[in-house]
Amino acid sequence: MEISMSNMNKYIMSLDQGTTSSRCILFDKQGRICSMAQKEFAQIYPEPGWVEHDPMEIWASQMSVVTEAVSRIGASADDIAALGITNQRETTVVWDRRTGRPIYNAIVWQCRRTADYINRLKCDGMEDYVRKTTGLVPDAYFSASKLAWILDNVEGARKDAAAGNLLFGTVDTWLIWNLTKGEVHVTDYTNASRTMMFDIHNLCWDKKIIEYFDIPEVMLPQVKPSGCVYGYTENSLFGGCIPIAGAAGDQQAALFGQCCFDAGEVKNTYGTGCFLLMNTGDKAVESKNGLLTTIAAGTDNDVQYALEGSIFVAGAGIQWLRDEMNILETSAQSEEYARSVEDTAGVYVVPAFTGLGAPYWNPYARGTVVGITRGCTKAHFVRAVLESMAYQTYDILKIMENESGVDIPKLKVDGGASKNDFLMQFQSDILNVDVLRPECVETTALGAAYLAGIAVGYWKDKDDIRKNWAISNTFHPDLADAGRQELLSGWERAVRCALAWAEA
Ligand SMILES: Nc1ncnc2c1ncn2[C@@H]1O[C@H](COP(=O)(O)OP(=O)(O)O)[C@@H](O)[C@H]1O
Ligand SMILES: O=P(O)(O)OC[C@H](O)CO
Repeated sequence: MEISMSNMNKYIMSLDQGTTSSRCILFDKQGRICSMAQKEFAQIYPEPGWVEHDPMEIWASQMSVVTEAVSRIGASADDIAALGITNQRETTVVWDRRTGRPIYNAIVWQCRRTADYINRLKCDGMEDYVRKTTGLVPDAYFSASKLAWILDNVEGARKDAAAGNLLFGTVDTWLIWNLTKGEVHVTDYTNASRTMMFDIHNLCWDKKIIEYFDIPEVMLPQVKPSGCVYGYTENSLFGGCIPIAGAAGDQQAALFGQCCFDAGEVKNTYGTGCFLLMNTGDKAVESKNGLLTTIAAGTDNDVQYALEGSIFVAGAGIQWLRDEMNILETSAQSEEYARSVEDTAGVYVVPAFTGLGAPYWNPYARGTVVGITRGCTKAHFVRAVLESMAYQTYDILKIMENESGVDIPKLKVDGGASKNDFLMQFQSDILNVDVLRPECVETTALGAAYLAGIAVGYWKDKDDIRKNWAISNTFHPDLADAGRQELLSGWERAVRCALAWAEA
């Protein structure tokens, strides 16, 4: 195998496989974007509350943006020191190792089809065990019940899996397997920690949970640190072998990309969903109020942990206004509408399209709009959807402060919707803290690049990359306390309405 290391100083390639699009970004030593390509792909909704992706389309879209990003600057495999992958987490792919073909569509993290599996698990007295072992609140969000559903519903799947013919993977695993043409079946600690099958304390697949779901261990990938050489891209794909040296779930990658390396450091990523993570160092802090304990990205086996608040619908609400409601032409337009009115005229939107995540964990809640009067316009409605991201973040941040005992005086933000200045100002107003937006909001991809780059020596260590982090904008709070409390109390009532709907 010929591995090009001679001219390895130019770029690190990052593949960012998100919920709605695949991206490829080439970064330089200063963490600057040198080339980027992005492609949206199809969201499949076979039934209300179900969400799927076609794994072949994920792979094809990812490869097409690689080609585009590379050719834009005339780069070749020789120019790329290493490749890092970051991905939508929990989304579950099962494929046949003999053909390389998925046996079912990828079941996406947002999909609620296995809510009953989780009810059963709770009735079977497994809740506490799962909580303690995996750090997660048992929910259909995570991979375990999705994998069990595929094995239960695709004819012959369980038998084939037991015979060692089927492989399970989250999207990182699926991409690495394809990039190495079936040579490497692997995942990293961060992605494994989202499957609800992984013991986050002993760093191994948990036998009791996989037995409970009747999942053959042989189909599970090997688990490694986020920053290490997993394998090399197969020669024909890039015209050279590039080390695949980083993989991390997108939210943990963003935490790394924001240089939140020390306990107490926090970031919030506004993408399809919104995910607030706090690094808790080598302590796996257990939440009593619906936050998750998860593994943070790192480059060795001594893992660090994070506390996470997961919001299922954030930017996806804006995308819904654009694609399903045809209220917007572009996501960015939401800012113009929001600014064209003084407030939402009392309207609240609780975008519980796929249930509510932290801190409520209610899979049956559904989207709810309250407070509509005759004067409500499109602009008020759009503004209410934007504001819902900030309110959901508030709910989580307050719990995180209580549980960690850490005061959060400022919030680092990133992700697609963090480009919205109106939203960032409103976020600062509602939280009453400074909101810091870095120059590079593609922090997820940057985190994966850093992990891969450190693993191959492109960057020396964390200190070497810390100096790349720079603020672009700081949003300072500018709302009187009484106004804030009034808005928040309306939000609390709106959430109660969404939960009441679920009870019925
Ligand atoms: N200016 C904007 N204002 C509000 N939402 C936005 C804006 N730009 C993008 N978004 C939303 O952000 C999301 C895309 O962000 P991204 O970080 O690419 O998400 P993902 O990685 O989940 O695919 C989409 O849901 C989109 O609607
Ligand atoms: O696609 P994103 O960026 O919203 O991230 C999805 C999360 O990883 C789901 O846990």
